[in-house]
Amino acid sequence: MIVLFNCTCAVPTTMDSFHPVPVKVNPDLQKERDAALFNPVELTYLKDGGKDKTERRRRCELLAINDPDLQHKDISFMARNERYSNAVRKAVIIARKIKEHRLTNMEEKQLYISAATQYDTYGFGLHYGMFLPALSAQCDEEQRNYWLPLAENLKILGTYAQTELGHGTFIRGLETTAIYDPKTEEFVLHTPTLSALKWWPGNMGKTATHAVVLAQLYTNGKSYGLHPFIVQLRSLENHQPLPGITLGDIGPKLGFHSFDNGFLGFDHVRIPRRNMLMKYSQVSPDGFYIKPIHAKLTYSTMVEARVTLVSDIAYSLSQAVTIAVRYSAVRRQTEQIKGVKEPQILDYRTQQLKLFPYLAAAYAFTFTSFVITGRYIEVQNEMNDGNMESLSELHALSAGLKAFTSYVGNEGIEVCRLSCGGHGYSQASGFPELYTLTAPISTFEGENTVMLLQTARYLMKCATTAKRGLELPRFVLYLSQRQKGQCPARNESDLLDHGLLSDAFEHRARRLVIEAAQKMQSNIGKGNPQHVAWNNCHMYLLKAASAHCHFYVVQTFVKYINDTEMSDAVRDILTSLCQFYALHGIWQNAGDFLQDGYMNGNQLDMVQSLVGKLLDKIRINAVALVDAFDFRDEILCSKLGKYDGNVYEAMYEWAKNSPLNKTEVHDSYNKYLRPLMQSSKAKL
Ligand SMILES: CCCCCCCC/C=C\CCCCCCCCCCC/C=C/C(=O)SCCNC(=O)CCNC(=O)[C@H](O)C(C)(C)COP(=O)(O)OP(=O)(O)OC[C@H]1O[C@@H](n2cnc3c(N)ncnc32)[C@H](O)[C@@H]1OP(=O)(O)O
Ligand SMILES: Cc1cc2nc3c(=O)[nH]c(=O)nc-3n(C[C@H](O)[C@H](O)[C@H](O)COP(=O)(O)OP(=O)(O)OC[C@H]3O[C@@H](n4cnc5c(N)ncnc54)[C@H](O)[C@@H]3O)c2cc1C
Repeated sequence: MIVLFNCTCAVPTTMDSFHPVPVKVNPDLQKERDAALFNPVELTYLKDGGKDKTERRRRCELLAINDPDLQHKDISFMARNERYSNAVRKAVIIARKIKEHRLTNMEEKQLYISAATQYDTYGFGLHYGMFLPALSAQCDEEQRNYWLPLAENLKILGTYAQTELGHGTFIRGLETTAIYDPKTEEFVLHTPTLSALKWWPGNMGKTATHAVVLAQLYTNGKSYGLHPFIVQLRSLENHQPLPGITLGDIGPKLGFHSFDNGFLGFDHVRIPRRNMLMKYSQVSPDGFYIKPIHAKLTYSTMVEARVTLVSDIAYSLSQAVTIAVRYSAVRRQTEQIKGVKEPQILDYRTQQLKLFPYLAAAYAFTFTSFVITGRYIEVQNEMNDGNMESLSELHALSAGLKAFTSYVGNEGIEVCRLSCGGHGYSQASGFPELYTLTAPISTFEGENTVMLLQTARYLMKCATTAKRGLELPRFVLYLSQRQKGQCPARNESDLLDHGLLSDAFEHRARRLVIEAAQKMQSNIGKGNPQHVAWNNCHMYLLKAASAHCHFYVVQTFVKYINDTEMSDAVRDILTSLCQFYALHGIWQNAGDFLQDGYMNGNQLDMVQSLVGKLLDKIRINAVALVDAFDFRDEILCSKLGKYDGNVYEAMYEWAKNSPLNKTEVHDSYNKYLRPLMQSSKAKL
């Protein structure tokens, strides 16, 4: 092998470092680590919830990474069929190993799975991600006792079949019918039109044996709307689709290549009455319908999934910035002074401006995911006691945050890719897979615009409640407070105050929510029906919901720093990161803060100047900040983001494995090129 890059710096090891000690580490990266003003491992412990949790996570990851049964060639070099097969093979091994290693706790199982699948999709993703949660949430006790052991022990493999070819967002408009037949005590499932074919459900194309199917319930000639049913799709003997069921894979997509998203049609398929999931609503043997205590309980699986997606997007964005920051420390470009080494690209202000907002957002979203997960558990406990009061709040919060964080996350991953220049476009960078895995989060589990409009709908109601002087839930309490006049900042140091920054976002959110409510009122006042007024006001509503989420994230970041014990060094860097997140947000949305005179041009100048100054503070700590995410190379799957920074060697080694390099002369030479070139009359 040609040695294109060489250096001999040794990596200092500490008890806390878990990265295997490389023979050599890129000196630029080492210099960054030496210069950092805090110990990244302290931040790792904080993020994981304590040293013992970090150690447990690392143990789980190593169990998967070191397992010879879970090894395979790089998925970049696999065709789709091979990828699907490999994902299923690994899913089966993972299930066995989780038992062997006695990983009983859910968090450990998830850690193990994510290390074992690396950056590919998990072959039983829908089974564990939606099918089991749907069964858990929607089965009554007797049904749970029957179905859960089958699903948990993988005697059946499931998916969640809701979306249809013609309808995804508007689920009240789904066409699949489940008509109750009291004579046989069965439901008849049917796909009445082409547009009613179930379309998209993951693992349905080739893997699943069962599905939780969402269908319109009819009994005694009346329609009762969407309800969940468990339906067997394939034989448990030979995996053939059962009579009356049409199944298939929907074909290649932008990404998710190892996933068999599928289509499904029913031709008058009969299922027993008790296959309707009956925790909340029931149909009696004679066809009598009992309605649920809350109309939207059927949607609860989606709420849970949206909460989880906030953590997922924080995780993916953290991976993207890890790759881009490390690479930017190693990559040198464009001689500035003749004869002097080209600078690290991380030194360019423009590069910092690309990466640091997303580095800050990755931390902000991580802390936000802790809070929303905690709130989800609280509300779930209330609901288990029959109290549905907070369901609307949870829906508004999870829908909005899923949309807000995934917009920023997807954009951030793409900016990180661009910041790595040409190499960012190579599969070796890890970006193509990371991007295409994360991109659909803006679409699935509720398309982002639609989700923000759901949050806006809730905020409009809260604005009316506030106007009437009635009580509001904690997370929207600010809507009942009076606007605070102008931003009081007189100098730059005032603008670094966390309270002042949070107040600025609060002011903006309140103003935009109230403004949207007023626009709605005046639209309705002009005689427009509600839906027309709503459409006319979309741009105000979207902005209001987004500003509300932005405020929520800033406030959460501030509160996390205030309420959490940490060393001075870590507090100092998180404080800078939080200031940067907020100030950069103001700078990017300057119009909103100027529009009503809350801030003036002079204050905006100071904001911009501080954004520049904070770049320096983050610059010194940037590599340590991404090291603190603590991604092993085997999990990051990026030649650009390697812990040792030996990027060029890794890329060269990787490229040599390309299937096109198997032979020196490709078949196509003899087939096509040679005849073309030798037929030419011209002689050399
Ligand atoms: C041995 C091994 C062991 C291993 C163990 C392993 C454990 C591992 C665990 C996990 C591994 C996981 C790996 C996962 C890998 C996953 C890979 C990829 C997954 C991708 C999956 C994607 C799935 C999907 O996309 S499923 C389909 C999702 N579809 C949607 O989200 C549709 C969006 N549309 C809607 O939600 C609705 O239609 C709507 C909200 C837009 C409108 O609804 P509508 O009924 O029309 O309501 P509307 O009239 O607007 O409003 C009426 C009132 O209802 C309120 N409301 C609406 N929704 C809700 C709700 N959800 N909850 C509460 N309230 C709601 C609304 O606000 C209105 O209220 P108001 O008071 O009347 O104003
Ligand atoms: C990778 C992937 C995996 C998936 N997995 C599953 C699965 O396992 N199970 C499952 O059931 N489904 C699954 N889905 C489907 C997914 O849930 C839907 O695609 C999603 O809910 C969006 O719905 P849609 O496709 O109907 O989008 P549309 O609603 O058609 O959106 C198209 C455009 O219309 C706009 N729009 C729609 N309605 C409104 C409105 N009311 N107001 C303003 N604008 C509007 C949207 O903002 C968007 O710009 C998956 C999708 C993908 C991409």
